[in-house]
Amino acid sequence: MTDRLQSVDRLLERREAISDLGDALRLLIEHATATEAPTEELRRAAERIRQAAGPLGERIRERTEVAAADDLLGGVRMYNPVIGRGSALAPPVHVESSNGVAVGTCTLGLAYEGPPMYAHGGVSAMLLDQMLGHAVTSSGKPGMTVQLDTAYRKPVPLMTALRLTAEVSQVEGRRVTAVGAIATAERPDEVLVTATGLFVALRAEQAQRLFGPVMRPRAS
Ligand SMILES: CCCCC/C=C\C/C=C\C/C=C\C/C=C\CCCC(=O)SCCNC(=O)CCNC(=O)[C@H](O)C(C)(C)COP(=O)(O)OP(=O)(O)OC[C@H]1O[C@@H](n2cnc3c(N)ncnc32)[C@H](O)[C@@H]1OP(=O)(O)O
Repeated sequence: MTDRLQSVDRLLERREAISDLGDALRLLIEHATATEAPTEELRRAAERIRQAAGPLGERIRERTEVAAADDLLGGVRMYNPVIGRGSALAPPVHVESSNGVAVGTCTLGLAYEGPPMYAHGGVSAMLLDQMLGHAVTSSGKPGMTVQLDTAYRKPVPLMTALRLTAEVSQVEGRRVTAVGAIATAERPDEVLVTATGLFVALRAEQAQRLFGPVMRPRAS
C-alpha cells in the first residue's frame, strides 16, 4: 500500500475511534441525566469517569490547533457541538446539504431538556444556527452568523425523531439570509420552531484576523 493510502486509512480509523468515543460519552451523559440509581452508585461512577478521563488529557491540543482528524476546508469537524460525532454535546445532527438547501435529522435526549419533556430553547436555536450555516455554506458563500432570530411556536418534544430544514432566502453582496425550521419526522408540516439568520462572508483580512492560526498549513 502507498504511504498516502496508509495515511488515509489511519485518518479514517481515527475518525471511527473518535465517533465510538463520542457514542460512549453520549450514552454516559444520557444515563447520567436520566439515572435514579442509588447515591453510592453516582459516587462510584464519578470516580471511574475521572479515571477514564486521565489518559485522554495527557496529549491535548491548544485553542489555535485544529483536531488532527478534522478537515476544515472539507467541512469535517469531528467535535462540532451540533454535528460532531466525537462531541459529547452533539445529538449529533446528521445533515445533507446542496445548492443552498439543508435537511437534517436528530433525536434529543433528556440531557437537552428545558421545560419538562421538551427541548431547551437555546438548544433549538443552536440546531437551527447550524442548519442555516449548512444551507449558506452549500450555496457557495460561507459566512459567519451575525444575527439569528428564532420563533418558538410549539415546544420541541424530547426522545422524538426530528426533521430540521434550512434554505437560503436572499443574497445581497456579502450578506446571505437563510430561513429554517424544526418539526417532528412524523409531522414534517407542523412547524415547531422557525429561525431566520443573517450570515456575512468574511473579507480576507477578517478571515486572517479571526482564523489566522488555523488557516496556516499544519507543521508535520
Ligand atoms: C477560515 C476557516 C473556516 C473555514 C470554514 C470552511 C468550511 C466550513 C465547512 C462547513 C461549515 C458548515 C456549516 C457551518 C455551520 C454552522 C455555522 C455556525 C455559524 C456560527 O455560529 S458563527 C459564530 C457566531 N458568529 C460570530 O461569532 C460572528 C461575530 N461577528 C463578527 O466577527 C463580525 O460581525 C464579522 C467579522 C462577521 C463581520 O464584521 P463587521 O461586523 O465589522 O461587518 P462588516 O464591516 O464586515 O460588514 C458586513 C456587512 O454585514 C452587515 N452586518 C454585520 N453585522 C450585522 C448585524 N448584526 N445585523 C445586520 N447587518 C449586519 C454590515 O452592516 C455590512 O453590510 P454592508 O456591506 O451592506 O454595509
